[in-house]
Amino acid sequence: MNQFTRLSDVKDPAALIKRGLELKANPFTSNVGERKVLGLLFLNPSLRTRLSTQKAAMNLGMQVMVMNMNSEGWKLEMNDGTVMKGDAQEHIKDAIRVISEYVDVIGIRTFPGLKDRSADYDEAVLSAVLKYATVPVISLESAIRHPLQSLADMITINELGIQKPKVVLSWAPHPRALPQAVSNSFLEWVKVIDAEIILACPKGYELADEFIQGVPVVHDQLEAFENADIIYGKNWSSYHHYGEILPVQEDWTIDGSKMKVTNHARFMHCLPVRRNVVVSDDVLDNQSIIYQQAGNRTWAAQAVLESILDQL
Ligand SMILES: NCCC[C@H](NC(=O)CCC(=O)O)C(=O)O
Ligand SMILES: NC(=O)OP(=O)(O)O
Repeated sequence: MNQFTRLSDVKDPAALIKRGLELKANPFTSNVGERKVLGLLFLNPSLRTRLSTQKAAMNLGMQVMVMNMNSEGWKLEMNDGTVMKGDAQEHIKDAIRVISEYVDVIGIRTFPGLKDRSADYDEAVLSAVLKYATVPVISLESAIRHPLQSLADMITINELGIQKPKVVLSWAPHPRALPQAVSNSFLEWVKVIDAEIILACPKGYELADEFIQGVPVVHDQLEAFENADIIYGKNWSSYHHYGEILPVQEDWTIDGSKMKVTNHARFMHCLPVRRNVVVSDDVLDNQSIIYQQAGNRTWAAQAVLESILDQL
């Protein structure tokens, strides 16, 4: 693999899921990362992605350097040809080209601005990183996708061993406008496993056409939950009224009473989660597999890094 930013970067996604499971059973089979350096660049906060990717790299023998670009780096100019008389002190072109001198693989996290839909859906920042990096690039969550999360999610669903599970991706409330990345990516990846997928969301929260093609969209949450094996909860802001929080009359918080109509479903969430807003404590503490899911982030990252290192 030359880069890992979306499903189409992966030749054989099923093999990558399988490799993640093998690495979980046997983490120290390869030291392909020895004398190689991973540089993790964060333009936004992270707990799981940061630590699981570092752990994955260390398991492969890599050294890791981490930089919080916003608090520790120069302010970056993203546009070409700008007369840089303003706040931005360094052009992304120079920063990424220089970082490529120091590391063998770059990981980059960059959230969407949620204001300019074309800029976000064109992956303005990630595209610039891909353009200027002279080493392979891994997405640690970009404006519209979170492939490391989705790979870990597919590993987790695979581990449940349910034959053709009914999986519901359900919108849930949140006090802030959040990206669509986790949900877009989940819909992209769930197609590589043998599952039935339904998107449940209030009207106005339908995701972009490119991600919901072939996915039934249901606006009644309880109807969607019936006989589900997996409920994947997530908030996202509106795609069609871009970045907005739309008024919703019904209560979409996922709780124990709603889980009762499912087939003893397990609850999944990428975390961090706002308890008792997105989902109730009782569901998180008794019916969820959130820690297994977060744990699997390591094996997803390790399978991806191994595949990229194999090409170096
Ligand atoms: N990396 C996983 C999720 C990251 C982000 N969540 C957040 O920003 C939550 C922030 C808050 O709860 O205020 C998202 O939804 O894409
Ligand atoms: N799920 C996830 O990506 O978590 P972090 O934002 O904490 O990395």
